[in-house]
Amino acid sequence: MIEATLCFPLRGDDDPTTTNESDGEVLLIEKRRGLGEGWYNGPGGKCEPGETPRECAVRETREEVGLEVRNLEKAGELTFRLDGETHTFCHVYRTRSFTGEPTSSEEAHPEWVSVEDVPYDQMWEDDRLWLPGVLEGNTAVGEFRFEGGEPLDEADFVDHDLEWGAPLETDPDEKSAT
Ligand SMILES: Nc1[nH]c(=O)nc2c1ncn2[C@H]1C[C@H](O)[C@@H](COP(=O)(O)OP(=O)(O)OP(=O)(O)O)O1
Repeated sequence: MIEATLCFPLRGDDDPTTTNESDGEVLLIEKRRGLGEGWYNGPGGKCEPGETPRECAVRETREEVGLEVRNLEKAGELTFRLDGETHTFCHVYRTRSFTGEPTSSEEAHPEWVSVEDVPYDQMWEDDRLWLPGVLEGNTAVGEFRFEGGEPLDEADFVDHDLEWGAPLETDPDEKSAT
């Protein structure tokens, strides 16, 4: 089982509860290699041994797009199952605190996109189910089931369970107020 992270930096429209048309933006990456290559997603990746998920999200965001993110808010816990077995457990974060300018790396090409205009047709099929709520400030706990064998990004998405609003624990090992 892989433990992984996704991080969604947000800017503009500080009040996600407003019903007015939003001018908020989210930083997505076009993934250049690895799982989900060619699709859009948040920066993120696999946790390294001894690393907390938050530390992983901060590191992956730095490595992939050169942004230094802080004050990550836990926004989701997603289980991706392949042929009946847990393939990846993914911790999802969002943040409005960061420094630096997003820059392309070998792994990712970053792009600010309007939260109203997220390219769900060029993303993992499950993203359209949980990402809109996460970008609105809600928390998502879900299980997404795929079938058809490895690799996960070529398997068929078959069904899911999704719960909203669950309180998500903060990282007990958190040291550096990231
Ligand atoms: N169904 C799914 N929906 C989604 O939105 N993201 C998914 C997903 N399944 C996996 N991911 C994400 C989580 C994590 O950020 C990433 C893991 O992909 P990889 O294993 O290719 O990691 P990386 O390309 O970052 O590799 P490393 O740099 O070696 O960690 O894919």
